[in-house]
Amino acid sequence: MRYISTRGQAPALSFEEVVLTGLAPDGGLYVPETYPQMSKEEIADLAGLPYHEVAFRVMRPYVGDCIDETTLRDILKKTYASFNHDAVAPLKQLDNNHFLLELFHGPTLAFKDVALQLLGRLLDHFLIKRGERGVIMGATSGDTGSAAIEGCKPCEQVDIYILHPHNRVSEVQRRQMTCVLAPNVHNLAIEGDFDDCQAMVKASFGDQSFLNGQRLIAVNSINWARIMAQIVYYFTSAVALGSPHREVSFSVPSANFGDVFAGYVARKMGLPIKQLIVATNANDILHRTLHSNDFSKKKLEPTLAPSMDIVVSSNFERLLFDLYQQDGKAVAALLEDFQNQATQLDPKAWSKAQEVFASLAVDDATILKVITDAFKRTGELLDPHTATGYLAAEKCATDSSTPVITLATAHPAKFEEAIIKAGFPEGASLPEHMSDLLEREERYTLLPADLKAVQSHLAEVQSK
Ligand SMILES: Cc1ncc(COP(=O)(O)O)c(C=O)c1O
Ligand SMILES: N[C@@H](CCOP(=O)(O)O)C(=O)O
Repeated sequence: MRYISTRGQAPALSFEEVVLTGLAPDGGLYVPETYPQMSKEEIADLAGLPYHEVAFRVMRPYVGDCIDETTLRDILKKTYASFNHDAVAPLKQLDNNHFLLELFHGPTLAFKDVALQLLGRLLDHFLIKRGERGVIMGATSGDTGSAAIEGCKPCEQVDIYILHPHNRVSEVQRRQMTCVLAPNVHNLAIEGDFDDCQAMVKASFGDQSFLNGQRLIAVNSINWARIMAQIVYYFTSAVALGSPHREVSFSVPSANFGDVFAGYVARKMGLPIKQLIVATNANDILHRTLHSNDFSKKKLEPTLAPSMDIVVSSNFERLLFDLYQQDGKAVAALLEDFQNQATQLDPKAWSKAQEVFASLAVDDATILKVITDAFKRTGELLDPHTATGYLAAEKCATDSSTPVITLATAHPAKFEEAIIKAGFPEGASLPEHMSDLLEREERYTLLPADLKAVQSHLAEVQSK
């Protein structure tokens, strides 16, 4: 399997090289040259297998001969043993045809663990094999940061720098990062928003001279391994509901578009997905683009679903590349336009997206109402991100006979403010291993949203 850039101007790489990189040198994201296919029989055979074995069968073609079968199986077994639920991603029935896929049973209580527990191990494997060290630089709106730290902190080959927007993540989210005092973990609180953090990370991949030749590695979903790992739970959950003999739809709380893009890839691989419903908070660019072909930026607004406070959505580029039939030049031109002005997708590309995507934007007041109402109806306390997905599933599903699976992307205990405002004054309790989180010592460095300041800080710490 070779990986090519969505901007069409970078050399193709192997899986190993892609995992150890970030953005392509032309500024694009890596995608597989072609998507592997799974036959109906192969999909049906996934029924009843343990999660790690489904992961092996889904990921094998993407990994190719970069890791031998025994080692890959071993890595996957260890990865998913770190979850607190035997099923890893259990499916709950909410009502007749609406299901909840709980993706928050990993160590940091968000869906990011599914991929980042694996990525940490993959990095360890490749870097040890090569006898190399690497510097990880990641941006977080709250969940990727802790999941990346948790996934990579045992990895002695890396130093990890996570940029989070100062005062714009929840207290639990911040502490899950800043209370990790391991010497190779560095938290940078940036005086800006998530888009500022992500832009600085991407710019650093573009010009790595500040690192004096050290290898820079991505843990955000620009790293293909993140997407690859997230494809798996679309298969496990659809098969549990009768696929490949039955279509299913998914409703996905979305922002950087990595999670729902993994669903799109599962569909391209042969999983019979009818609809992919994209749910956003008030930062509604994905909804405006998919619904009305309005691909224009608006100012980023802080919301009660802070992890989805994103305007410039990385993985939308991977979708565009597919919709534009792998025309990297056209994708690059569209994205350049987008940086400068309001723009639109080519009508043919947009109508292809219409065949599978539906969308909804959910404002803060509605998020609170959904949390309250869903609890009354189903007994489930949804986190504010999952609440957007829940409502989108109810509003956008076109066919009442097709089951809809809403992805529960985080545990409610991470978002106390929303849960209290929704009428649950006690909040939701943190699991035992985090019960003293609010008393632990914190460590982070406050920096302006300025690329030179961030890069100088990194260079200084790395030179010690
Ligand atoms: C809890 C939660 N839900 C949903 C999302 C959106 O996922 P994605 O960025 O893959 O679209 C994120 C992060 O972006 C998140 O942390
Ligand atoms: N919501 C994310 C934002 C970063 O997204 P990623 O999937 O590209 O890592 C977060 O919680 O940090």
